[in-house]
Amino acid sequence: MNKKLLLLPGDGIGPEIIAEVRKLISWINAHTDLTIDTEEDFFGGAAIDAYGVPLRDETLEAARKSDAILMGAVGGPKWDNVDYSIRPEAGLLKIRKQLDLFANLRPAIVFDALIDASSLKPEIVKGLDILIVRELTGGVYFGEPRGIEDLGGGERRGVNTQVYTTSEIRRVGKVAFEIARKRKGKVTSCEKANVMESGKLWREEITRLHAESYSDVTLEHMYADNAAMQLCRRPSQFDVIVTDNLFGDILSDEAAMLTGSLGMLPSAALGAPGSPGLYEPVHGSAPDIAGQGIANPLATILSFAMLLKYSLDSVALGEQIEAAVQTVLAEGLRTADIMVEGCKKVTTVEMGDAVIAALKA
Ligand SMILES: NC(=O)c1ccc[n+]([C@@H]2O[C@H](COP(=O)([O-])OP(=O)(O)OC[C@H]3O[C@@H](n4cnc5c(N)ncnc54)[C@H](O)[C@@H]3O)[C@@H](O)[C@H]2O)c1
Ligand SMILES: CC(C)[C@H](C(=O)O)[C@@H](O)C(=O)O
Ligand SMILES: [Mg+2]
Repeated sequence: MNKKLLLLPGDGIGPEIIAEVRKLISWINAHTDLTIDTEEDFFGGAAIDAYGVPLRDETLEAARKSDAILMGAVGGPKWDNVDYSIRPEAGLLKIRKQLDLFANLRPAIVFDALIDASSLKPEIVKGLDILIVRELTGGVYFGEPRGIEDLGGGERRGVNTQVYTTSEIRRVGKVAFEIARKRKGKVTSCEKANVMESGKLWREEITRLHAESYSDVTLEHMYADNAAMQLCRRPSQFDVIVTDNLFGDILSDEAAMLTGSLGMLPSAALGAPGSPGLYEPVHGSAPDIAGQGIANPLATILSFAMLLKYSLDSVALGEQIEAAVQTVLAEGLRTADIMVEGCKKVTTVEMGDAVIAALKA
């Protein structure tokens, strides 16, 4: 079976962590029936430097022709002062929007071996397995009007608009309910219906969808600020969380820390069936550690495992990689971000090599 994968390493630690996945691809091509043909391009700040824009039309076209896309991360101080419309992050928002990747799955799983790396007490996070379903192509990230207006006399006004429609809410709600059916059967829908009309609509539409088609799933509504608190207080009360673009961004970074490190959290951005999925670690380009060879590649490796499962029809292979990650953690190998006493500190490359070795074993 031949599949096409577009690699977009991006900026900062992006190229370092994608290099570890390239090794896995070579292993797969040499040892399994699956052949992954890769194409690669600049993206984000690297594309601004090379082409003057964060995402070229040619890259978008290559993405459309692929079975899946794997991204490292974009952004960094070098491009912090360019116009919003051509910032590295604008390239990421554009590819999500253009491919209509409206459902962002961000699982937060606490591996037993990493329980001491979490900033919460072991008894609170042990066995934790939650999934945040973040709406990814609407809300305040894309609402109009937006911009910075000059009001004169030294006064300016920054404007962003939170907008959601019935169909945008329902399609991501469906994804959350369908997944919950295959998990523990519970969906917590988070918004701020107490202060925002878009939140009120969100709650009403999710409630209606639930009553129409998913009454076998338990539905709970929770204000997003309370959800942020409950994630630290008693995260095990959650199964699937469905929420908007901005709250999902924030809650998923928070959930990452339950697992020990942002360097552990993978994600999948999915659209209509048959369209290519975009897979990326939840973390950013980590400019503070870029170029030092110490970044944790596991979020990216786990994103690649999701990619195999959801976009390349290779569930068993994806699970094999997830098992290999568990093995290296159980062996006590740790990059700096998840290092605890008594474990062996390894570099990005050593961690990638260990995952390959665990696959071979
Ligand atoms: N999907 C993306 O491409 C994405 C996501 C978030 C942020 N960003 C961008 O990245 C840049 C930096 O943002 P930030 O500093 O707020 O967030 P960040 O996620 O890059 O870093 C936050 C902290 O986590 C650490 N960290 C992140 N990933 C790690 C890994 N794999 N291993 C070890 N430590 C890791 C960093 O060293 C840093 O201390 C910004 O330009 C931002 O816009 C991009
Ligand atoms: C880089 C940025 C545009 C992005 C977001 O806000 O969606 C990031 O924080 C993420 O979580 O993927
Ligand atoms: Mg984020």
